[in-house]
Amino acid sequence: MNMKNFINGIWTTSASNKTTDIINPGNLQDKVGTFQDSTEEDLQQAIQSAKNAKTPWRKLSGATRGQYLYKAADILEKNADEVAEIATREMGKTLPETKGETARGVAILRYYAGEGMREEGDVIPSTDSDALMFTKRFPLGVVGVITPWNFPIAIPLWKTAPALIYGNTVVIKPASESPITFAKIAECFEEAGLPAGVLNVVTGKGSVIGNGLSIHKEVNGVTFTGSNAVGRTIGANALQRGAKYQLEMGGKNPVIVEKDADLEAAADATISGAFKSTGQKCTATSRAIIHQDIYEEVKQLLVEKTQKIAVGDSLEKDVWMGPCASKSQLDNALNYIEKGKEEGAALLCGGEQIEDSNGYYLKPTIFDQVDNNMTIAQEEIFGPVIALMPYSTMEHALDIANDVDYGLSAAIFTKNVQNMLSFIDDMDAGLVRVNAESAGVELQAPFGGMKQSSSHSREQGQAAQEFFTDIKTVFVK
Ligand SMILES: NC(=O)C1=CN([C@@H]2O[C@H](COP(=O)(O)OP(=O)(O)OC[C@H]3O[C@@H](n4cnc5c(N)ncnc54)[C@H](OP(=O)(O)O)[C@@H]3O)[C@@H](O)[C@H]2O)C=CC1
Ligand SMILES: CCCCCC(=O)O
Repeated sequence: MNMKNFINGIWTTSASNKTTDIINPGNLQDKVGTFQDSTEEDLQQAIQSAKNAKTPWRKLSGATRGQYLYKAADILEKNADEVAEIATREMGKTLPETKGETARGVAILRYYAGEGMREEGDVIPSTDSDALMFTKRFPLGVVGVITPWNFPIAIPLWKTAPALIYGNTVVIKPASESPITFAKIAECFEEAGLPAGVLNVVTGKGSVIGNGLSIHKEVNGVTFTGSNAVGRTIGANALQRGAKYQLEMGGKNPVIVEKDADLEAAADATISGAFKSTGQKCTATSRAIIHQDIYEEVKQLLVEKTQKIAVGDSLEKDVWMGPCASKSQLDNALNYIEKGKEEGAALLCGGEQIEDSNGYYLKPTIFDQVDNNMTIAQEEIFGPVIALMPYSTMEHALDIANDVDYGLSAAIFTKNVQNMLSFIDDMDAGLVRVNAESAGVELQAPFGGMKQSSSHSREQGQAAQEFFTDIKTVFVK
C-alpha cells in the first residue's frame, strides 16, 4: 500500500513529493508499502481542516458522534484480518497478538461510542437559593495525537476515539515504523462517513510533523505516547504556549516473586511479560526480583522456558516471538546486552542476534547477578531482555522495585494477603497486578504511569474525559 495523507477527508500526496518505504522487520524482502514524507505545509493544511471542522463537530450530540464510532468499529471488525496482517508486517508483532490488538481496537471504539450518551457534569448546590449551579464539559478543540509503533492499533485508537467522542477534531501522526496500519483504520472512519476534517492523518518525521503538532498555536491539546526523551520535548513545547498535554512514556517494570508463590505460574507470567511482543511493551517485565530462598529454582525455570521459545517470522503459525521492530531497536538491545556484560552481569541465555536470519531477530535474553544500579536494571531497553535479582524481605523487594525513575506497571506473585497489601500500597506504579504479569492493560480502566513514566494524567476508561475536555462551572440566576 502506498499510503497518502488523509486531510479534510481526501487522501493526498505530500507537498514534498517524497515517500519512505516500509520494510517488514521479520522479512527484509517484504516491502509493506510507502508513506508520505510530509512537510510543515501538509501539517498546516491538516490543522486548518481540523480547525474548520471543530465547531460543527462539537455541536453534534454525543449520541450522533457515537454513531460514527459504532460504524467505524463494525467496519474495522469486518477488516480485522487485513489490518492485523499489515500491523504484523510493519512492526513484527505476531499475528495472534495483532489480531487480539485489532479486537481491542474494535472494543475501544464501541466503549467510547457509548460515552456519547453518558453524563458530562454535576449539579452543585449554590449558596444562593435562587440560583442554579452546575458543571459542563467542553472539548479542547483541535487535538494533536502522536503515537509509537508498538501498539499501532490500540494506542492510536485509545487516543483518537475519546478525542472524537468528547467533541474534539484530530490530527494524528502515527509512528514512522507503522503508519499504514493507521491508514487502514482511517479508511474505516472514512467509510463510516466521518465528516471531512474531523480526523486528519499526516505521516512523516517526528522531528517535523510531531514537533509541528506540539508547537502549533491552533493545536489545543497534544496527547503523546513514546519515549521519555521525546515526551519531555513535546511537553515543554506545549507548556510554552499554554496548551494541554498528555505524555505516556517509558517503564522499567518489575515482577516480585515471593517464596510462597506458585512458581510455575510466576515463571510463565515472567516469560510472557518479558518476551511477548519481543519485550516491546511499555508494560513489559524487565526486572524479576526473586526471593533468595527460591531464586535458583525460579532462575532454572526461567532459563528452561526461555530456551523453548520459538522465535521467527511473525506471520508463521507456531512462532511465539517475532523480530525487533527495526534495526535501531535491535542495535539498541544489543548495546544494552554488551553494557550488561561490561558491568558484570552474568548472561544466562540469549544475548545475541539470530544469525543468517532474514530480519532483526534477537534471542530472548536473561541476565543474572544483576545489581539494581547497573544500566540494564535502570534504563528501559524495550527489547527481550530481563534482569534477575534476589531479595530477602518484602521491604527489600519493594526498595529494589521502586529504585528506578519509572513507575508504569509492576507485578507480584504471592499467596500472602499482607504481601499483596504492602505491594499495592507501597509499589510506586500506575498499574499494579497481583498474581498476574506486569502487562495487561484493560480499556475500561484508567491507565498511566507514576514518576517519570507519565505526565500524570490517565488514559482509557472514563478517565480519558479528564484530558480531552475542559470543565466550565455554570451559575444561573
Ligand atoms: N507509557 C506508555 O503507555 C507507552 C510508552 N511507550 C514508549 O515508547 C517508546 C517506544 O516507542 P517509539 O515510537 O520508539 O518512541 P519515540 O518517542 O521514538 O516515538 C514516538 C512518536 O513520537 C514521534 N517523535 C519522534 N521525535 C519527535 C519530536 N521531536 N517531536 C514530536 N514527536 C516526535 C515519533 O515519530 P517517528 O516515528 O517519525 O520517529 C513517534 O510517532 C518506548 O520508550 C516505550 O516505553 C510505548 C508504548 C506505550
Ligand atoms: C502502551 C501500553 C500497552 C500495554 C499493553 C498491555 O499491557 O496490555
